[in-house]
Amino acid sequence: MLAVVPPPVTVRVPSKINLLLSVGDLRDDGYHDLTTVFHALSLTDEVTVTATTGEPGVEVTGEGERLVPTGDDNLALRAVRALAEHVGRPEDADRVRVVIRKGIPVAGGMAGGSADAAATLVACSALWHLDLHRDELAEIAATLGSDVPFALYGGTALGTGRGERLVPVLSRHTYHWVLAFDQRGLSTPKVFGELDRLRATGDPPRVGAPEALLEALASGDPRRLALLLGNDLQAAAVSLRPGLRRTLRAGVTAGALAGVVSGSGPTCAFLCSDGESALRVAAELAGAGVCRTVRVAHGPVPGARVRDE
Ligand SMILES: C[C@@](CO)(OP(=O)(O)O)[C@H](O)COP(=O)(O)OP(=O)(O)OC[C@H]1O[C@@H](n2ccc(N)nc2=O)[C@H](O)[C@@H]1O
Ligand SMILES: Nc1ncnc2c1ncn2[C@@H]1O[C@H](COP(=O)(O)OP(=O)(O)O)[C@@H](O)[C@H]1O
Repeated sequence: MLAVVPPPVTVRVPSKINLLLSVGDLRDDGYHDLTTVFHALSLTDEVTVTATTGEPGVEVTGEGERLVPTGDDNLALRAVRALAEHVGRPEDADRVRVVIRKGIPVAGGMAGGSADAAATLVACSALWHLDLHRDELAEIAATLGSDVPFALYGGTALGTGRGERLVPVLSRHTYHWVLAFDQRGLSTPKVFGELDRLRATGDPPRVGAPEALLEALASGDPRRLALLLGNDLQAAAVSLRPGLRRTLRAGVTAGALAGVVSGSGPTCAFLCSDGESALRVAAELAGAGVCRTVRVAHGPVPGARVRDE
């Protein structure tokens, strides 16, 4: 009798920006305590997992494909292994082929690698008929990276701890964004390290508590929200990549309500008053010569979901 081969599973997963990112002091374990408001955007990656008796491993196409490692350190492959071990079937990890179609810039501060890990957890869970609750997947996700749990849930959420402890935030309004990708990525640990250095030698500005921003989100008024976007890592990202100052200015000159560096950067996110304004800002920013690529996106959107074929 022929063995039944399960059909491939494709999962679409959002990128994130941090509407607010407050960074505490360096902890003994090398991490920083964060208070952050994550916001999932319609700029996505897609991950397909296939059961294989042939070559396991990962293949990457699309945005920044050559920058993504394809060995055991690929976050999607780490997710396959972590899930297989969690359910006591470690040998299954060697029978999966992963294909990643990237739309999220690599090392861009938009959690693309984390998104691929979250998507892979959801995809393998479906491929292996595991029927795990999303909260159980989130526990595995947190072992893979601080940003991975958020990519499972999406929406808008308040993150604390390393960023892995999440509480959903009600946000009914859809916000429109323009994203400016830089020529090269920035390393997350280097940017945190630069912030520690700046704090040891001076007093870079610190963003406040999230309450006012959460109220602005509840009001649904992008103009109110624009006044409250903030990121403690921005000074560090700009210190390592001074050209970002020009990019941030150019977005506002082009008509955005406000701009902020996303996470550890270097991607800059510009909030616009509506979808039409975002298209105008994107066109003007693309012509300003301050970044490699411009994209429009909206948020919030849901987390990693199996795509209906
Ligand atoms: C800065 C943020 C903001 O959302 O996003 P990105 O810019 O990476 O997208 C995240 O905290 C990144 O999360 P993630 O990319 O999953 O980081 P991890 O793999 O957990 O950690 C990578 C390294 O970043 C530093 N790190 C990360 C998280 C944290 N709360 N404190 C830290 O100091 C540590 O040096 C750690 O070794
Ligand atoms: N599937 C993946 N996609 C992107 N980057 C990955 C992946 N797996 C591992 N990485 C590594 O993770 C690093 C951080 O990538 P990414 O998550 O895109 O950025 P950020 O942490 O700035 O949001 C990359 O430089 C790359 O070496």
